[in-house]
Amino acid sequence: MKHLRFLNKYFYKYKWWIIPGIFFVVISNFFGVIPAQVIGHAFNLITENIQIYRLFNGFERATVIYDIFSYSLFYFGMLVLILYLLRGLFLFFMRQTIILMSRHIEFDMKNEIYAHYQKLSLGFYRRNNTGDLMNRATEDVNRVRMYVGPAIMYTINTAVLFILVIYAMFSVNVTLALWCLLPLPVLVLIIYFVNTLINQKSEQIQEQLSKLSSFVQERFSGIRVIKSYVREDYTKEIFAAESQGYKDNAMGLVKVQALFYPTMLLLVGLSTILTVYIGGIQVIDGAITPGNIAEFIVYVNQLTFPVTMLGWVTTLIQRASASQKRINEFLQLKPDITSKNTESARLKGNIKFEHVNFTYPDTGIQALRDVSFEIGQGQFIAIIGRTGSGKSTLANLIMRMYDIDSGNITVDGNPLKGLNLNNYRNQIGFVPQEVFLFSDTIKNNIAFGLDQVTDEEVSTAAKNAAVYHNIVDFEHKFETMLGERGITLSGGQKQRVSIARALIKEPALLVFDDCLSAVDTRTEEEILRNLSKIMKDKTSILIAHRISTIKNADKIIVLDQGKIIEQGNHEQLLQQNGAYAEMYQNQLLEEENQSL
Ligand SMILES: Nc1ncnc2c1ncn2[C@@H]1O[C@H](COP(=O)(O)OP(=O)(O)OP(=O)(O)O)[C@@H](O)[C@H]1O
Repeated sequence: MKHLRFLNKYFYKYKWWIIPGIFFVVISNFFGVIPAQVIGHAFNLITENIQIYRLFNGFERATVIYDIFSYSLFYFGMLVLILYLLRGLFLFFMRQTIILMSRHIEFDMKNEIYAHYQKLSLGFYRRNNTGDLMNRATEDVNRVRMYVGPAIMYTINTAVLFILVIYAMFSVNVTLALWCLLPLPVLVLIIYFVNTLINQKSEQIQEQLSKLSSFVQERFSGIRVIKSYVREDYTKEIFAAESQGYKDNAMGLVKVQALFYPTMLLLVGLSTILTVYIGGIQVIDGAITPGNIAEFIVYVNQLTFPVTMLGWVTTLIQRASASQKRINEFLQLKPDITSKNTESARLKGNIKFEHVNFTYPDTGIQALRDVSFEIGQGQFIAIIGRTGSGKSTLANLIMRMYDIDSGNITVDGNPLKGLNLNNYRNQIGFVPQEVFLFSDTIKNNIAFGLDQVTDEEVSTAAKNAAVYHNIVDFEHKFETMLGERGITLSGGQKQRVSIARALIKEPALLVFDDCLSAVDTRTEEEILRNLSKIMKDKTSILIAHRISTIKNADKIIVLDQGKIIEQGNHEQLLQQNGAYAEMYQNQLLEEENQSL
């Protein structure tokens, strides 16, 4: 329960929803209890008047008595109707305040969680899977909403109704009240136990369902592999086995529910029988009127629904508490990468690494060891090395996606850690190795980094990334939808769209992480020619595997197992006759073999 304390700030914020809400609950229950008394009076009226009517049976007076009798009955009927209408009206207001407040809280919470997630660093996203993150922002928030809305509303409602009904019962007749209420504690206990059982079963079903949907999602994403290996029947069997588990659990739940409702009705019936029996004795004794029995029957039935709700509400609160605990775990996480600086500075593009060591915090893999190099403003720098040598890690550190273990990284003479991070990243055009395009139009994907862009800017960026002709060949050109709702681009087209996304920002520093790997050599040359014009006097860092891509670089850094083993320009490195020269020779041989 202590986890739910987090929500108090929202209750305070929406106090002008919850206070009137409580008021409406009280009023609506008030109008819910009075009709029982009116029905009691009406009942007495019937019993008394029927006797009088029978006395005058056959006399002229009988019609007069009949008229008065029907008029009074009509009057009571109308009164009950009006009271129930008023109850309905206040129930409407109650929902309009409390349930509406819960929707406001849900909205605020989702926004708070989303905004917080975005602040957390890459390491956080590696440690937690996307499904879990999504669940906390959707399913868990939904469960908490059930607490701030329905659970609170029904708790207040039940409490108020109980007080009013029990007061009304005891003020009529203590003995009858006690007998009537006797089965209720048993009902509460049964409901509590059955609810816990239903809850456990529902959780199991929920788990099974999410397993089933992850299975389906994964298999449909990999449908190409399934088809090419002709594994449809095999996959179908696994699906059927998973489905069977879900079906068994669901049937178990149906059984519990099927037993629950008759038991509940039995106990309510018992209460009614007790009311009639004990009430009858009290009437004979002259302690109460027959109308009181009718009144009590209405009370008993009025209490049934809130009592049933009590079990449900307990479950809601337990679930909300568990969900809020999960939400709090993430909300209390502090972002690893923070920057307090708010000054905006123009990025010149001087970058210096001094004895930098870096270990990935979650895996403990030391990706960079004692790395030192310097990039001058306006230089074209290339990073090359075998797979896993630490090239992408270097790019990530320049972007300050992670902080280093030891050493120094300075940008334009200032420590990277002290810079205004948003301002710094805003001036960099970064193209990651794993291209990611959103399910949106090509235009919006290219314009992603900017708030406002013109069509001309988008076209120019596409031309510079050598993807313009591909785009205009599509039927909807720049308005073509990508991703699940649209077309699928080829690997090379995707890379070039993401290059256009970086170029449209007119960045002061460009970081390309092996993003020309799926582009043919001619297109690559075209992009590099464009880059040399656009990035004139600006720094560019290119990570590549092909030496042809980088041989014109001012400086080439060769990495191996997280260490810089060579650095210099193409000619200098060839002269050194080391790893770079060997790589060059191998690639030349490969090209010759291909041309044969
Ligand atoms: N996010 C990460 N968390 C933990 N370890 C990582 C992460 N990214 C990379 N590594 C590890 O760090 C080392 C360097 O990886 P990195 O991606 O920098 O190599 P790379 O030179 O870019 O390789 P490639 O050319 O294949 O892209 C590898 O051993 C890799 O397993």
